[in-house]
Amino acid sequence: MLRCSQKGQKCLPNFLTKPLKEDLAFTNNYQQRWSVLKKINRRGKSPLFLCLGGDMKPEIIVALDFSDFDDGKNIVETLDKEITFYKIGLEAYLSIGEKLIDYLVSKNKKVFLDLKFHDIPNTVKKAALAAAKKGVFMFNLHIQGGYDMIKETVAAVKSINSDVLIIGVTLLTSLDENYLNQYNINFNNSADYVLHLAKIGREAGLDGVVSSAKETPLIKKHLGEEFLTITPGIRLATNNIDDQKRVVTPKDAKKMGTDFMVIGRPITQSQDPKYTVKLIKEELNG
Ligand SMILES: O=c1ccn([C@@H]2O[C@H](COP(=O)(O)O)[C@@H](O)[C@H]2O)c(=O)[nH]1
Repeated sequence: MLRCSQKGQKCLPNFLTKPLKEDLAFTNNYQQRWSVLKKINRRGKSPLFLCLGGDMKPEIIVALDFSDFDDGKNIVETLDKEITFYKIGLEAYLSIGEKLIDYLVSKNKKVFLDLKFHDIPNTVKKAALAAAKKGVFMFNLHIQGGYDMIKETVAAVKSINSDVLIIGVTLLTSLDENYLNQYNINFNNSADYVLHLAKIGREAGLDGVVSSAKETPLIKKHLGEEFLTITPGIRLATNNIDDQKRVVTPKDAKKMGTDFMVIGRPITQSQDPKYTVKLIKEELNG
């Protein structure tokens, strides 16, 4: 049973021992929170692995899709205390590399390394081991890379760092049913295909999946609250959807119960990124 959740208060399972409660209540260090919650989970007790606090979900991860270090740094400085989580994807990693990760870690920010590994098991395992040593809190791979690829990677990485979260990409949010038809993938709709991939990912030991927030309720229903959903394709009603197809507003993503919203251009390309984050937070709290 959970003692949830007046707005602004943390929600804590009431079976927690006092020291664990104190750890959870008084730390804003997410890595520590995960460590504590994982301990509970290992004892098979946690019904809500990521119930970090009713006031905290969903967290915003800002996608730093830049090729220039200073552009990324400016956003991080502008958003300062507003944002803890940042995503480094292919563009930033290949153009800027370690420098941006090191900068974020030095600022106590949490880094999601979004390189979407997809290769044979041995190659992905080795790449993932390298990723897990970079101080990132989360990285990802494509579930379509296969069960063995995922399972071997999870086993290798968790044996050196059990805290790093390993997440599987399901169907990219830039795709929809047209892709399933074009590639002759025999599912009626995106949600069923996403759930199918998520089930394979969970079975192979992943901590969660990347999907659209549209699929979050289905994933949580079948795979449990503790299985994380990381959801890009977030757009305010006034935003251009760009190349995204399965889009959801921040307000709806919260309603769907998503854990993390990944937001790039609506924040980083806006006239006033700090004001846009304020608008998103107002929408979440409204
Ligand atoms: O299915 C996916 C997986 C990853 N992404 C990444 O998220 C951001 C979204 O950026 P926006 O500017 O908010 O569209 C981007 O870095 C993608 O590589 C995704 O969109 N969909």
